[in-house]
Formats: sequence, C-alpha cells, structure tokens
Amino acid sequence: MSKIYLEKVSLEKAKEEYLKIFKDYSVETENIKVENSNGRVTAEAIYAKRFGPHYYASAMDGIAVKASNTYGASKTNPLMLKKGLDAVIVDTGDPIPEGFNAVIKIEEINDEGDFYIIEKSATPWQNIRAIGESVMKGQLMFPVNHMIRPYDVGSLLEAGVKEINVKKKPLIGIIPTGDEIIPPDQDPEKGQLVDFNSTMMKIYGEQWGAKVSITEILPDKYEDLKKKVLDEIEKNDILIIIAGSSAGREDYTEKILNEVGRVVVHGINIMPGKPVILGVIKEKPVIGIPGYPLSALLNYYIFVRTLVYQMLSLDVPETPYINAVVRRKVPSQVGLEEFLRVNLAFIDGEYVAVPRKRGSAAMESLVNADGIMPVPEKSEGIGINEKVKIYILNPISSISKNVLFIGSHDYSLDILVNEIKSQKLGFDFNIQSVGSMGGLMSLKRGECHLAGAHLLDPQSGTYNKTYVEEILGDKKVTMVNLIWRQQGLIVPKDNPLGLGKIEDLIRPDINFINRQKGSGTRVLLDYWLNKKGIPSKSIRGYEREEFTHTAVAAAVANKSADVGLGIKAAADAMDLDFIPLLEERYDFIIPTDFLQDTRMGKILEVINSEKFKSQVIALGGYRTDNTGEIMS
Ligand SMILES: Nc1nc2c(c(=O)[nH]1)N[C@H]1C(S)=C(S)[C@@H](COP(=O)(O)OP(=O)(O)OC[C@H]3O[C@@H](n4cnc5c(N)ncnc54)[C@H](O)[C@@H]3O)O[C@H]1N2
Ligand code: MOO
Repeated sequence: MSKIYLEKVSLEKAKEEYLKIFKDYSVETENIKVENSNGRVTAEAIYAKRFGPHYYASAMDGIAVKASNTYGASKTNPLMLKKGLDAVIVDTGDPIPEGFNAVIKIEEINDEGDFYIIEKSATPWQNIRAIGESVMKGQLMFPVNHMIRPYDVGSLLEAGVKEINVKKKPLIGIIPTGDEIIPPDQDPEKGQLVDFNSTMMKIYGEQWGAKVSITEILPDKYEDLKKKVLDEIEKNDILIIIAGSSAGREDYTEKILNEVGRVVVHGINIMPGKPVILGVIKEKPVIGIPGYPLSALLNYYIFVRTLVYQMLSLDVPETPYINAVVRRKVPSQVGLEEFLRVNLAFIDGEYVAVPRKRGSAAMESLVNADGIMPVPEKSEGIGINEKVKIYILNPISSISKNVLFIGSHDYSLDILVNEIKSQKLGFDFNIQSVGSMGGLMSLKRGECHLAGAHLLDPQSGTYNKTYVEEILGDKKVTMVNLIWRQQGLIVPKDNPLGLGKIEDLIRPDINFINRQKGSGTRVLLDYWLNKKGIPSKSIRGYEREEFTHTAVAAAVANKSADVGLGIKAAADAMDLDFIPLLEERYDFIIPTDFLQDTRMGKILEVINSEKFKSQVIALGGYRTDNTGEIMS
C-alpha cells in the first residue's frame, strides 16, 4: 500500500489499513510457573494432569460407614455401630477407608463408649467427594489464546499443572525525544519540560499485558535517533517514538521511517492526535506519537492497545461507555473527529455530558474529566438535547453519585472537595470553572447540580439575585452564601509600580491581564470602568483574558503582566502583593429540588462546620460570617 498523505485519512481507514499489516504477527512463547501466570495468554491447549480430588474424600467431619450396615435405623429403632469395625472417624478432606462408602455427619450421631448410635440410615456415597468432582484428569482445561484469571491459576494447580506455555508479553520500546525534554525526576529550567508521556504509556502498556521499556531521552539529532531506532527495533515488537511527528524543523521520525522502513499513514483526521505517523520497519509497527500528552495518549490507546491484544490473539475489550444527553450545541471541527473531555452528571433520571475545555496539552482537562465524547467529523456537530456515546473514565457507580458544580472558581471550593473526601461522604464534588455567568447558564440548561457566582448588580448593590432572576427565570433556586472575599489588584511583591486604584490601570507604563467575559471579576471591573467613565480600550492588556484567579496571578508572577484583578488568596499563593479594593459575596446557587438531596445536605453540613471555616479564614482575605446562610 502506498503512503497516505498528511490530514487525508479517517480514523477508521487508518486503523483498518495499519492494523491488518500485523494481523499475523505473533509473539514467541515461553514456559512459566503457573503461580506466575495470571493475566498471561495460553500458547497451547492445557489439559488436567490429575483428578481433583484424586481419591474419595470425606466432605464432612463425621464417621465413615458402610451404607448397607445402616439400613433400618430410625428414631424409634436406633442402630449401634461398633467403633473401628462398622464406623471410622473421619475429618473433612480425609480419604475414605477401604470398604466404606458413606459419611454421617458428627452432629447426627451419639457417641456411647465403644459405639456410635445413629437414628437415620445413610445412602451410599453421601457426604463423599467423588474422584474428579472438581477436575477430571485429561480434561481440556483451557484452549489456546485464553487469558489466565486468578481462579484459573487455582484450578491449574489443583489439576497438577505446574508450568504452562504462554505467549511472551509483547515488548514495547519507547523512545522519548526532544532537546527540551528531561527525565521526570529532574527540575526543569525555562525551556525544558519533563518527560511524563513515557511513564503514562508504560503503565498502560503493562495493564494491557505488554512489557514496556523506556530508553534514555534522545536529543533531536538525526543520526543518533536513526541508530537508536534500528537498535530498538531488534529488541522490541512495537516501537514508539514520542514527539517529532509534526512539521517542525527537527521532526525526524518520518524521514527515518522513509529511509529504513516505510510510512503507512502520516496524519489522521482526529483531534487530539492528528500528526501521528504509522510506520513499519522490519515488519514491526513503529509509531511516531505526537508530543502533546493528550495526543500521545489517544493515539497510543487507539493503536498500541489494539496491537498488543492482536499480537496476543485476544479480542480487544470494548471500551466502557454510557449514553448521555448534551444540553448545548457542540460544533464539529471541519475535517476532524474530535475527542472532547466531558464531565458527567446524573440529573433528572439521565446522564448529562458537559464538555471541558479543548487543547491537546492540558492534562487538567483529562484529569478532571469523567469521560471522552467523540464529535464525528462530518456531522453538523452535536445538537441540543442530542444523545451521544461517552467513553467513561471512572466507574459508573461513582459517576452516578457525583455532584457536579459549574461556576466561578474560588479557593474555598478546594477545601470543600478535600473535606468531602476526607470525611468519606460517599460522593465526589466535581468542579468546572467557567465563571459566574457560565455557571448560571449551565444551571439553566440542566447541566450541573449547583452553580457558584459572585455577580454584583451595580443598580441595587446586591449580589447574584438580579442575575439569577434574569438568567434562570422561573427555575426555583436558593442562594446559600459560601464566603465573602476581598477583590483587589494583584501586583508584584512590594508593588514596584506603586499601583493603588482602578484609575491606575490606564497608566501608559502598565500591562494589565484581564478575566474572561462572564466571570464575576470581569463584571466587577467593567462596572467600575463604566462608573468612572474609563474606556476599556485605554487599558493595555484589557483584551488578554485568563479563566481563573490563579492564572491571573501566574501571569503577574511570571512578569507577562504588571497587574490583574483578583482575590487575595491567589496573590498569596504566588507570593505577590495585594491591594484590596472591595469585599464581595460568593454564593452557591442551588436548584430548590437539589437542596433536598442528601448530598447537598452533607455539603451544607461541611461548609457550616468550624473546621471548614477555619481553613478558609487561614487562606487570607476571607470572611465566613454568613457562610451556610440562605441569602435573598
Ligand atoms: N506548523 C505546525 N505545527 C504544529 C502542527 C502542525 O500541523 N503544523 N501540529 C500541532 C499538533 S496538532 C501537535 S499534536 C504537535 C505534535 O508535535 P510533535 O509530535 O512534532 O512534538 P513536539 O513538537 O516535539 O512536541 C510537542 C509538545 O509536546 C511536548 N512533549 C514532547 N515529548 C514529551 C514527553 N515525552 N512528555 C511530555 N511532553 C512532551 C513538547 O515539549 C512540546 O511541548 O505539533 C503541533 N505543531
Ligand atoms: O493533533 Mo494535535 O494532537 O491536535 O494537538
């Protein structure tokens, strides 16, 4: 097959064309002790070597008898059996003495001197385990291509099988590359990043039944990389080259494959993961995996997982999924099948999927997700209330119980999350930080259990109420105060530019960093600018938006901005200075139905506790006098 060019191949076609090349590739076999065989795959049929049990064994504690000697025994006609002659004492598992053919349980006999008295006759072979009851000598225990489970190991040992021939674990070699990449146990300087892709891949590979080795990190040098690839292909069944898959100056993977092997596919219509290179050297799969972690993982999961199972002649297990409804329009990317990370919430009898932010580099979007939602390339996107398939990342038993919070970010939420876990309340509190307005919109769409907002109404000077009424209409909700907190200017230590008030933001020497539209902090800033008659375009950096207080503080800490508006806890966390401007109210917005839910009851108990409040106060810039109170 000739090479398929970048960005032309659908995932289905790439899978079909590439995987079929290796359909007859099989790994070698090895002989291993049965004790170590869990998870391994049989290389030949396995037959039992002995009977289990291999002798007639007592199934009970009692006496062995000859059934014919017991006939006629009854309550009115008890029979006496002479010890040692008519009856022999046996324990469970003991062999049945020669000539005996039944066991009477100890609790059914009376012991009287030289005799046992019985009041019921025994039937032949009662309470005796037959030879081969558990396993028959010579019987087929497992066919070839069977994956050994823990109880299979027990059964094999019982059947006298001590060693078996299994398929060798497919060997995966991983070559991390890049001048900027350093080992994960080192601390990166500017321009350096630690290699964490390799370790994720190793863990997954081992879960699937492969043996994975990671080479030293290779710099972007063509000859070195080529030599390494040629070495490693001899030692492994599957070779992975991380990064250098796209069009960059130092992306050598494709060139090497063309020189010493061949490229089957370069570029698939998926996101993340588009620039993957699927190649072959010496009839073995060599995959150039994109460096961005989510791209790397997705390609590895799609191709390497399948290859491992295929090489072991196993069916590829289906990835667990559920059907969920999407309550907003999700546009598709032109010419790309997108795999979006989503949160899941069980609301009003169905699962609701809520997309998290895009981007192939943000591990956060995966770490905090419950599932992966494919958005097919050719569709119009996903329509409102459409049912879609979601591949789940967590057990459904926990997804069904979790509480999904969407709204503005606050540090007290982290304390809440931790308290819910440490008090083992039986559910997780999952957070999507999208700003105050975003939270209310999600609540309106029925995407979350509760929202969080700090929206000042300039006219009335109240918080949240007018916004809730306007956005949520007649949806019944209750506002419960979480905290009061200080908003102000986040500036470098010792405030070198001497900033003190909102008017300072228009100074020509100042670079500002803003929050996204719809965030409570942005609403506050715009309100102040409006009140003071300051045009937003007079502020340098007004257009540059971040999504959290922490991101604003990080921009100031890293000197990409001189000042931002945010909360004191964010400034403290980055060792910055803070100039307080206003104290604001942050409330939970809870649908009145959910207020009755036992989980919400437990959440309110936590926030009402002294333990929670004292941790919040310790953050600095917080007040908890109204925490847990219903607000109007
Ligand atoms: N001009 C273009 N640039 C890029 C394109 C494109 O089409 N045209 N595609 C983008 C996409 S999409 C992806 S995905 C990446 C793929 O990048 P490469 O495979 O070439 O890898 P690098 O550029 O070397 O690295 C990308 C990124 O990943 C980090 N990285 C690399 N290795 C590791 C590792 N082992 N552990 C953790 N992180 C790693 C690396 O430092 C970079 O930040 O290309 C886009 N560019
Ligand atoms: O394909 Mo890249 O993986 O979109 O980031």
